[in-house]
Amino acid sequence: MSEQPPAVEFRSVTKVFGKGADRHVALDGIDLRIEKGEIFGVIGYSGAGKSTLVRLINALERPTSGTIEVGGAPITGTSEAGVRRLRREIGMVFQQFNLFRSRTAAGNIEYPLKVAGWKRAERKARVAELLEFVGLTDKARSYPDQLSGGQKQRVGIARALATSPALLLADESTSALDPETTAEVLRLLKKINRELGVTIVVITHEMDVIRAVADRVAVLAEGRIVELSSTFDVFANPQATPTRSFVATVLHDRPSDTELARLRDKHGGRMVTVDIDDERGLGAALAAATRADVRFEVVFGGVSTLQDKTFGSVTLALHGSDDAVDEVAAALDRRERNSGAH
Ligand SMILES: Nc1ncnc2c1ncn2[C@@H]1O[C@H](COP(=O)(O)OP(=O)(O)OP(=O)(O)O)[C@@H](O)[C@H]1O
Repeated sequence: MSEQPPAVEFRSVTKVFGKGADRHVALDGIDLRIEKGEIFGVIGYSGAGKSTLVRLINALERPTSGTIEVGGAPITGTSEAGVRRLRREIGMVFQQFNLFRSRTAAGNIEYPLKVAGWKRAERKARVAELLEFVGLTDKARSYPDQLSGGQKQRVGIARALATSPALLLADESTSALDPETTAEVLRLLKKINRELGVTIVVITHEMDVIRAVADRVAVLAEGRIVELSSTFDVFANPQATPTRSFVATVLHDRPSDTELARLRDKHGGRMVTVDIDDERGLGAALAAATRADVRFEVVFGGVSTLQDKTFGSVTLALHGSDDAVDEVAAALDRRERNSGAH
């Protein structure tokens, strides 16, 4: 049996804008494989190259060097007709919805079907099905100005799905929405992935969005992928500096340097931060501390669950003789890759 081609594959892709003094490398040597059926997150700060990456996938931009394949077919060097075929396989969801204000919800969803040459009766049936899928049957005749932000985005998503694309690109699709509406739209993206088998690429600068939907995530910084891993690993064990900053915006289980100084003043003793996970028992290490006559206070911490697994960390103040504290701190340190004595 031949291996399934990935949904998207980038090989050594570089994108340079401008020339001479205006030359700017927006993407620099990107190797990326997004599998069919996954929700893949791309996170980065403003200017990291996220939109450029999306525009390369749907051939709105061409790479300066390297190759890109979508669904196993090369898109670099394809004809205009080839690009049009490719775009039919890709749905786009935008931050600002991009709906026609002069068309109803149903009219907006119908538009790509008209462009694709569908017959009227088939269009009507498909629009009804899509409205039901996104929970907006009762808003079919409403105009965008009569809809809330979340409803507008659901129309945008239904429109993107109209011609049954295999791949959906969601570029900052929730950035204009409040947290509750964001959660609702993200639930819809998950439903599309699970029920329709659509591969979804979610572009965002918000780690909460990644946490809520992504199976895997690539962290983009200054045009390079600095980390690529399962969402759980990125949260539980972030490696690159930008990844750590993103994770810190969502998880507050580790004290900042200022908090640590305050805790040290307040509690005294030796501060140690230890990771918690399902496999390794913190309890055993602490029982050993008690046996060594080292007293501990839990002074900071937090535990989270993600993809049904538990992770987090606690910061302890250890009190006892220097030798015993050294030994316990070292034992705690050995337990975990990430723990640190401060
Ligand atoms: N058409 C263009 N011409 C020149 N420079 C560009 C062009 N498009 C993007 N860039 C530059 O490439 C870099 C990456 O831009 P890109 O829009 O991909 O980043 P981003 O991560 O999507 O940022 P944001 O979240 O602000 O949209 C930026 O420095 C940007 O100024």
